[in-house]
Amino acid sequence: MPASYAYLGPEGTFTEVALRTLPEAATRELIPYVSVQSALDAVRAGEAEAAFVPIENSVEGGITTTLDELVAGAPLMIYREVLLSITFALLVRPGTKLSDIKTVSAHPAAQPQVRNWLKSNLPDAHWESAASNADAARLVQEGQYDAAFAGEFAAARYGLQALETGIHDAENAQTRFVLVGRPARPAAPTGADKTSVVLWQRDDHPGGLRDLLGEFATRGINLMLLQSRPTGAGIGNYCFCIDAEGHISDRRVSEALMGLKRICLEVRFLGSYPRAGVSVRDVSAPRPGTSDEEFVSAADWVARCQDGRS
Ligand SMILES: O=C(O)C(=O)Cc1ccccc1
Repeated sequence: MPASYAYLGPEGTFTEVALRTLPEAATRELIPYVSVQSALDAVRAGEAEAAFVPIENSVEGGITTTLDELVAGAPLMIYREVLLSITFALLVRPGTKLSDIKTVSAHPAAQPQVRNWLKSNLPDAHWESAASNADAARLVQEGQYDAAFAGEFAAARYGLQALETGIHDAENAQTRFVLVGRPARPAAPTGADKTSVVLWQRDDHPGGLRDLLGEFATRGINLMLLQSRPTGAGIGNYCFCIDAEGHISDRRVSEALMGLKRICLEVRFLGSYPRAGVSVRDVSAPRPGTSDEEFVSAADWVARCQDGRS
């Protein structure tokens, strides 16, 4: 197994900064890839042990290229997540003034975080999407665009200067990144975990989504992400990406997954992994009737009834 992690590059992305906060990254070779797809394909092909990619931001929601890659193709699993607070710098070639800027570039997920700033400061600038914010900086260095929204730290790497820093339409904007590998046994529960799944409904019927969500609700499981993605099979055809609180080894979570497996056309397990920035102290106790002990004693009671020992 190659001891390398692929990540959304090139060098100088927020993704790289977030990846370097993981202790295990220090012992791996970190290899930049030009896109989320190519980083994940490197894992599927066995060229990299895992890939680190953005998956969600607090302003715009899910990063759809990442979700779509996890939903389709050879199965992958999430092993870790990292949250990073993001503000942008406007990077330009040295000497460029605000009035010189006709084209600006960044990753599409950056646009909703800088839209108001652009409207107030560069209302006539033309937006060009790039494969990542650092790639936009690289393209500014090459002269293809006039300015890039990227991390201030990317300026030195691409010989650029920050004309403005601290750009963020929304206070406390955070981006969530995940470390994705080939399917294997999930890490042991920490007590502050999250479980990700993708669900495909068996048939379209009134209350179909409520039925899926009911499997979590009746077991006292809180949801942290619900994003529908088109299946590609026609208008109105969606699958649901869900993050739920807890670990697959928690009885309430495994029972909910069994319930979903029975009623869904397909369930893809995307992993159980520690929640970033949350410690066991911050996690509320299971709702009454949903602890492991209560599930075990209820199962024992049924077994006794079946044996005539109730
Ligand atoms: O990591 C980067 O620099 C990216 O291009 C992905 C991204 C996009 C928007 C906010 C944070 C990360």
